[in-house]
Amino acid sequence: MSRSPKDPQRAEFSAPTTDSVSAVNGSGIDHDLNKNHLQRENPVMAALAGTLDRGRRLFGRPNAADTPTSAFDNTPSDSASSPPIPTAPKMHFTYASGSSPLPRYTIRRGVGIGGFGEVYFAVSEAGKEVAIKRIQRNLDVELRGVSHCLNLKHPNLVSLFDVCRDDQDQAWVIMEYIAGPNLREVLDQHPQGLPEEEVRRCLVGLASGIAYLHDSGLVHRDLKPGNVFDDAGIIKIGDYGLSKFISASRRGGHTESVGTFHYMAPEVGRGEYGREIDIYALGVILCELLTGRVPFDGESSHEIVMKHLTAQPDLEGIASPYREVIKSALEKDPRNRPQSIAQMLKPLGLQIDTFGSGTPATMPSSLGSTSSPAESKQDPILARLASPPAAPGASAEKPIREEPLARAIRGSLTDLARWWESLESYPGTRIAMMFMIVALVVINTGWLVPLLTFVAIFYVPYYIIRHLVLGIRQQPSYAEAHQLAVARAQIPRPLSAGQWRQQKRIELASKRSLTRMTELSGSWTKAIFWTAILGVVGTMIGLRDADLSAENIAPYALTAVTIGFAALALLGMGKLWERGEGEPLSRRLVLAGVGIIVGSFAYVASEYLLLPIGGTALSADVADNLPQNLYTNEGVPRLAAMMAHFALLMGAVGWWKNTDPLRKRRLSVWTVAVAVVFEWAISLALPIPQPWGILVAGGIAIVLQLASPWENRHQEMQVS
Ligand SMILES: Nc1ncnc2c1ncn2[C@@H]1O[C@H](COP(=O)(O)OP(=O)(O)OP(=O)(O)O)[C@@H](O)[C@H]1O
Repeated sequence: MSRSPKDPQRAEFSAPTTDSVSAVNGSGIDHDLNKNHLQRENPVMAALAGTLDRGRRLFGRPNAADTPTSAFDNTPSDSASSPPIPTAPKMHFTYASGSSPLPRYTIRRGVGIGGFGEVYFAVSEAGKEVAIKRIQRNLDVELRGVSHCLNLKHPNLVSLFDVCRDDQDQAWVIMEYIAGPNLREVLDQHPQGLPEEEVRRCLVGLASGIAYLHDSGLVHRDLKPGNVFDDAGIIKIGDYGLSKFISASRRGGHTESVGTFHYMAPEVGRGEYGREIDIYALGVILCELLTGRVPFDGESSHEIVMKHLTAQPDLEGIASPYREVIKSALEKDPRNRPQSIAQMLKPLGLQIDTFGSGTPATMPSSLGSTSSPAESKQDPILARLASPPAAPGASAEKPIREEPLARAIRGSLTDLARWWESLESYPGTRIAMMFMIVALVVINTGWLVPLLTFVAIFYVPYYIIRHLVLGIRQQPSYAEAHQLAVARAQIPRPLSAGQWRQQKRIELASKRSLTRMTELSGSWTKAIFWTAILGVVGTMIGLRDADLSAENIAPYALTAVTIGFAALALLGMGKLWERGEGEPLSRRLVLAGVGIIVGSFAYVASEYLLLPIGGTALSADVADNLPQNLYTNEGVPRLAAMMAHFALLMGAVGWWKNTDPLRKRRLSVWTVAVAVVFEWAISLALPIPQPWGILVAGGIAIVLQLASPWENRHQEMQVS
């Protein structure tokens, strides 16, 4: 096993002894003294110091008593027929070439010795080349749940074939043999780091594998370059899942830490093992890939741990946006880190594959956000529920992949945002650019608005149909639904607010399309009912001292019709989106398209009802300053102005939150107020008659909430 000599932790593992207490801190200082000192200063450090003790004992080589008599050096014995292996320091393995400690497998040679045990290159009776890993005798292997790991399938994960016991009841992991080097070896040969292209290649592979693990409810816990292989150009992550089923002495009560100190997140010392620890480790690895050095290094393990807990990483010389990505991944507080791998890599514009299909795809944001890592780590069953594995027999509820056009737009906007941020060093540039952009948009409204209308008219129906079709294709089978129900029953009660939301979201996602359509038609009926009620009440209040003539009623009718039309459209979109928390930017883009349609509808309806909209509402001085291509000389908004206004209103307000069955309250006054304030603010730039606009915005928010289904968490909790 090759480890960098500059690393005290690695040095310890490569030359393990059973009694070298002071070797852990590398400084010769008595370890217990150090631990007492740390305990006074920092309880977390003390916990980690205790971990060092246990880790040293656990990672130590088996005692002589454990070791069978035949031992051999790591010299390739039959290299003619076997894949090449990198040269490694001389190591003493328990089993010799040609021996068969495990029925049906013959050992060819030792590959390396790690914290869990020895790894051998072996062949099966039928000639299948595999790597077999002997789990050290002092580690209890919990075989329950192993099948979950064994059935994971992803091109960026080293395949696990089986876990067996030999006749001495010793556990062995049988896995895919990787002939290529691990990243530790690659990095040792590149002390200045790898070229950017290489870094990105490694990162995509790593991120895809980890995201898939997370989506399958697993946290790797031991990410480090030594566990990542380059298999003829394909990055493969190994050692995943081991920490999950090696129990008792290794991780009893979550008090033992796993992992290598350079890559270990600060909260590991507190026994926290959420996804964020993998995100942290990925940040460290990214830094090392780029620069050849880890962000927190030191003379001793204690120094490294202390830096993880307190120091800011030195990211000098790392270019943007890598610097920002690493910085956020290395936040001390896990809640401040990106909450998913996709979120972490977003600024880099990398595409990752989380489906195990081998086809790169953008990480679906819905999954990343449906399950809060903080909750997943408290409740592994819930984590699994949130992201069921794609393994055979397992529930295969997958998120709908992001629509390609929305993805392209989101990518371009991300690039634009990055460029925008890069302007900060030139004061005033942003303001000047802002004016230019606004001027360009206003000057070009003549052709921009028809173009956007054209796109919206085709895109919105396409988007809806695509979602419906993909949604139908992804209906869970009866067996999958049953499996979900059984797993759900195992979740301890009462659920926290987050857990409840997570569980409900899964139920919403697994709903059948017919149920969804039935619910939608119910919501539409209610929306029409509530719109009519609001219309009547509004008219009665507004016309309490006036004649109920058609001319007077017409503006109220127009308000109600616009509210009703917008509510129907938004309820439809909300139904499509209720299955996940969603990607706000793409939702806003789609809603802007809906807004164009609503604006056109309101304009056409006003013409049809012979009510020149705003003819009396916009004051003369406002009308004078309005662009001619958007407003008439009298200040009446033209079609383009109505489209643009409603596009902004729909895109700016998170309307899907009004229709989300998991919203906090059935009817939130705050949400209504937000819609009204946005309408008012938009009206400052692109006026429409007021209070007509405000009534429409507020009315839509009220009708949406009253018409959408609502899950009352508190009531449900009381019942259960
Ligand atoms: N599937 C595999 N194919 C080829 N080599 C492997 C495979 N798995 C592990 N190795 C090699 O075997 C050696 C020991 O690996 P192992 O995973 O046991 O230890 P480690 O990762 O170095 O430490 P730890 O177990 O503490 O994480 C390493 O050099 C590793 O590169």
